[in-house]
Amino acid sequence: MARRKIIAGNWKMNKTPSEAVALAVELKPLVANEDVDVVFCVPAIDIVLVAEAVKGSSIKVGAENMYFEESGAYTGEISPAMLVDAGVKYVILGHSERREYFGETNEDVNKKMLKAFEHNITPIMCCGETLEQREQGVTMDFIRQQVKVGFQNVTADQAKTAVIAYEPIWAIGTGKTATTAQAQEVCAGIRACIAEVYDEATADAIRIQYGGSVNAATAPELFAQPDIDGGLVGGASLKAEFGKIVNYK
Ligand SMILES: O=C[C@H](O)COP(=O)(O)O
Repeated sequence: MARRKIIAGNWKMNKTPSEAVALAVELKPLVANEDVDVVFCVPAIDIVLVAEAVKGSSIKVGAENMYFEESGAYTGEISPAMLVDAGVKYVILGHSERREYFGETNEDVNKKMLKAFEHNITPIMCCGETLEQREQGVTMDFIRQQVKVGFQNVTADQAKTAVIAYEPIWAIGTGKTATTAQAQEVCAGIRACIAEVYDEATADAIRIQYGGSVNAATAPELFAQPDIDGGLVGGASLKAEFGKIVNYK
């Protein structure tokens, strides 16, 4: 099956509202590519303005996190309905930075996944091993657990629309991209895990991104791999280089 590529920028905690608008306006013409789904995942406070700035293009806006309750006394959190109303189509869930600094567990990620589907927001669920786990030879065991728990009670039809981002923690923001072979091997392993949990049709439909120091030089080879359906890009998504990454061919 030919899966449509999806290339998302994760702006992380960068860009004030006015800076975000300027960046969105700068990137808008550069990321034009009809063959690729392009998503800007931006800080919550920038969402409304960025959604406005990219109007008239095919760029979609994503959030970097979301809470799993509908509303109520959860000071500081943002609900799925708030994101939908602001124009959000995608949400990054379980990024390693949220797991590491904010204590998010696989169970939290699962609750958020279920909520995102309920509100028709497409989750980009992150998974990935530490350097220690890679050296211990438990990379796939760890990732399979993240994926299996993250997708608990998610139906096959929902899973078919989901995005999984494989991000080896040791490659994030370090300038150390995983080799193409390493990235392809794990993405193929994730697809096999989805086939086991669901079926071949679901595994064939789900999109799996690679993330971790992706840049304009590494993107073409990474995105040409059979099981890599695009990228989740951090640092390079804040620069004009993101246009080159989206137009990697
Ligand atoms: O979500 C994006 C990743 O954490 C990758 O970040 P990076 O491209 O700066 O390494």
